Amino acid sequence: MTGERCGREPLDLRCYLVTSGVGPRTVEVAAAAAGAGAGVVQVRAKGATAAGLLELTCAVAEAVRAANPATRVLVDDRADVAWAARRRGAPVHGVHLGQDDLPVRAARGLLGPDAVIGLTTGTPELVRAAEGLRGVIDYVGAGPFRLTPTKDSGREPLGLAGYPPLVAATRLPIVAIGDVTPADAAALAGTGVAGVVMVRALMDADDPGAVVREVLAGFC
Ligand SMILES: Cc1ncc(COP(=O)(O)OP(=O)(O)O)c(N)n1
Ligand SMILES: Cc1nc(C(=O)O)sc1CCOP(=O)(O)O
Ligand SMILES: [Mg+2]
Repeated sequence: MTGERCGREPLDLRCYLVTSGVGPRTVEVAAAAAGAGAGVVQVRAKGATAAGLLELTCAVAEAVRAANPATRVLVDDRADVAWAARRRGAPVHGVHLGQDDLPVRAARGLLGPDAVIGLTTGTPELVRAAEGLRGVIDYVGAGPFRLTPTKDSGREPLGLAGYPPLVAATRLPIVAIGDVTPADAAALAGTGVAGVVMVRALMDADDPGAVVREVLAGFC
């Protein structure tokens, strides 16, 4: 397996949910977001055991498929958990990897040519390195847009002005992450990013579906 791949259907990255929590609300918000048109749901549960993440991922994936079979479900960090969920028959489509996770070629080898694989970046150097992985990965996350209490990546905030140079540095689609709200969607869309990624703006929303619709309107 060389790590090269081709021929999968395009990803709708415009509105991308990264979950928090491990309880019923996590599953409910994932389903609501998918039902309203979120193209990707990533299951992120820092501190969960591998077994716990597997159970949560399978529960989220089944609920997402019931709400919207077009929504892709990814696992944060753990290609092994994505593999186990897929082997169990759960509708899980891939993994989002950080810079310190399993190398993307190894994940591609494990998950196969049809899996979706995303990689975290956020600096011009990291985006240029990701461009060299085109054909192995499907998209890159780039952040933080603004500082966020959800995660300290250690990187400088990009702001709106930080995205066009990153977009110009790769043919891979880029998604913006880090304190993104639906009110930011139109301006971020104007920078050339393919979509926006949100944790709190969706997980804490009274009406996650309305948040998704506002984001999608920003990308029209
Ligand atoms: C779409 C997307 N982009 C970036 C990240 C951050 O990933 P990572 O650097 O692995 O950090 P953790 O999320 O694992 O804390 C992401 N999860 N998703
Ligand atoms: C998981 C994550 N990664 C980031 C990065 O910059 O790579 S920012 C982030 C947290 C995003 O959460 P919220 O939408 O609540 O701000
Ligand atoms: Mg990660």
